[in-house]
Amino acid sequence: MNRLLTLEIEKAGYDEGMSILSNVTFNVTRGELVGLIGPNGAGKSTTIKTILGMNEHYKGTIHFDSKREIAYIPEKPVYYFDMTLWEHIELTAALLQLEEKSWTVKVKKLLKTFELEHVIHETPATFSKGMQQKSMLIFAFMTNASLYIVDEPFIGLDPNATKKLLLLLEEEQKRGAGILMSTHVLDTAEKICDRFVLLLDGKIEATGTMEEIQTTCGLPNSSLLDCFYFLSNKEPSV
Ligand SMILES: Nc1ncnc2c1ncn2[C@@H]1O[C@H](COP(=O)(O)OP(=O)(O)OP(=O)(O)O)[C@@H](O)[C@H]1O
Repeated sequence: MNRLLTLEIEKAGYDEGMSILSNVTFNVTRGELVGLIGPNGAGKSTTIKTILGMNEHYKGTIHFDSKREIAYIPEKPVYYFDMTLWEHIELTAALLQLEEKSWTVKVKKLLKTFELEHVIHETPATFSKGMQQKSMLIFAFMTNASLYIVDEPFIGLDPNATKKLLLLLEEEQKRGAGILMSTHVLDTAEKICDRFVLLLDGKIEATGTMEEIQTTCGLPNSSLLDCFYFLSNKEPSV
């Protein structure tokens, strides 16, 4: 079924108690964009960290497809302070042993898309927030990964860059890549995600397509924001 990620977290947390996530189970298949949403503190980042192997305190299974080509775009850009943008790009290519012919073409296109051609010999540490975010997008998308894990990608991007990112995500999906995206920008998520996983207090409160989420909430034709508001404010069932 072309599954790129199959996640079955029984429980996870930051110590032996593993009390943050409970029964978080979902998958991402080829060509699919899955939105991971939920209020502050719901467990989205914990889920992502656990998937990425950055959290050892979990019980359950995490399966990737055989290629294991994963690119992670963190919410906060991370750089080496004394390296230029171009040196970061070259380092990424070298570490991942990317084929030169294909990465150079893609990087050229990405630098043009995100209007960073004029600063390739400058260090990202001196860039604006949006330029830093765009650089992270370039490092990720130049890899032609089969699975992208993207943590809140829209913050800091101007409307042009946001639109370009949306087009890029679409292009990557058409290529067959799967995307797991955590975001609070629900009007955009509603438009672009194929499915949603809505976390609340470390558990999956609702999951499925927009229509399935609406059905779960008993709110046909409502927006994702309305469904989110309903689910996160309803009285807990006893
Ligand atoms: N390093 C940590 N050590 C201990 N507890 C943590 C740590 N990081 C997060 N938590 C706790 O785990 C819970 C889930 O946090 P997490 O960062 O996964 O939420 P989130 O859904 O990503 O929130 P946000 O939308 O605010 O980014 C919170 O109660 C938080 O306090």
